[in-house]
Amino acid sequence: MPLSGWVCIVTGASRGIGRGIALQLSEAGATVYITGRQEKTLNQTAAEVKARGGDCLPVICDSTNDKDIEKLFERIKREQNGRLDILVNNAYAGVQAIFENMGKKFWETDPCIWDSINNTGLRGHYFFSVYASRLMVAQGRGLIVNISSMGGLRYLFNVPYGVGKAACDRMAADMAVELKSRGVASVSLWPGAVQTELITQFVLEKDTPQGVNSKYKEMFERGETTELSGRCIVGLAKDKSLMSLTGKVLMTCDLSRRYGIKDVDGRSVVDYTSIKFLLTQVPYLSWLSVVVPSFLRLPRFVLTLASGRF
Ligand SMILES: NC(=O)c1ccc[n+]([C@@H]2O[C@H](COP(=O)([O-])OP(=O)(O)OC[C@H]3O[C@@H](n4cnc5c(N)ncnc54)[C@H](O)[C@@H]3O)[C@@H](O)[C@H]2O)c1
Repeated sequence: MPLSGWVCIVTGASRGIGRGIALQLSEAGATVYITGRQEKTLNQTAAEVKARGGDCLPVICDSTNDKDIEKLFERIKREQNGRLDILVNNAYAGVQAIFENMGKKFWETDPCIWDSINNTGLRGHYFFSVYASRLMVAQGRGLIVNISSMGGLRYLFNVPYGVGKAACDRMAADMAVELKSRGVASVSLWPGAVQTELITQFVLEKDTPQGVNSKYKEMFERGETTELSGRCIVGLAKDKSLMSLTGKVLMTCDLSRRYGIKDVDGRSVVDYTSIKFLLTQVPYLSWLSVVVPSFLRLPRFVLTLASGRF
């Protein structure tokens, strides 16, 4: 039980990636506070954790409600003597809005989509990080993980989506500057395409998903389970070189390789930075992928250049 005795928070754990992370952290022995807005679905995750022998405390806590967040941390201070080892900022309220507005330009879309995407998934993460850091700095250790995505690098889906993801990455990097000397690590985690319940509903179960081209659909068909990110976070939490990674964007495909992790269903993880994979995405060049060895990967500085900012 690598995380036995550890105390963790996973926000937005009633479904999707948050639920998968909660399952993996508790399976590793941690006590996990899981947040969400609806008692029924939160309790379903808690029941699943308990059925696997884990320990998890469901807490109704809306990430857009500052008082709810403050109350959760007061509770943890009381119940755990101020101990908090891992915060996973995962809650997200934008998936439905993204799919319902797919293909529209930003000026054609109700501007309130900004709030759906970024109030929970960015502002909420900042509030959680402030309160978590107060506990972690006091104990001189801890790990904060922002769940972000490749949309932080360059345009994906819509404008508020990419802005939110770039801000999550930057938040992790800038918090790391202030937290490093206090022994607390802060990183951004990019899962690949993940087969969540909503992705199944909006993409995988549709013959021609609205605004989603066949390449996206293919990507999700080969996607990760919701638990792979959790496995990667367990590996990261026990990594002796954790502080050398603080402030960075980490990808589940890289962490899986670093820790020798397979997905929970036994599949190997798609490596989005391997030249072999990238060639399959380029029409007329995909045949080359057959002859290119899978260990050849894009150097990370090329990814920085791909952001096209300068
Ligand atoms: N699904 C993918 O393929 C994928 C890939 C890469 C990154 N991501 C990122 O992972 C994160 C989670 O995405 P997901 O696909 O699991 O989303 P999801 O919609 O399936 O799950 C989001 C969770 O957050 C909860 N939530 C929503 N609003 C909340 C609020 N106000 N307070 C508390 N909880 C709230 C929901 O109830 C749900 O449990 C997002 O940042 C997303 O961009 C997803």
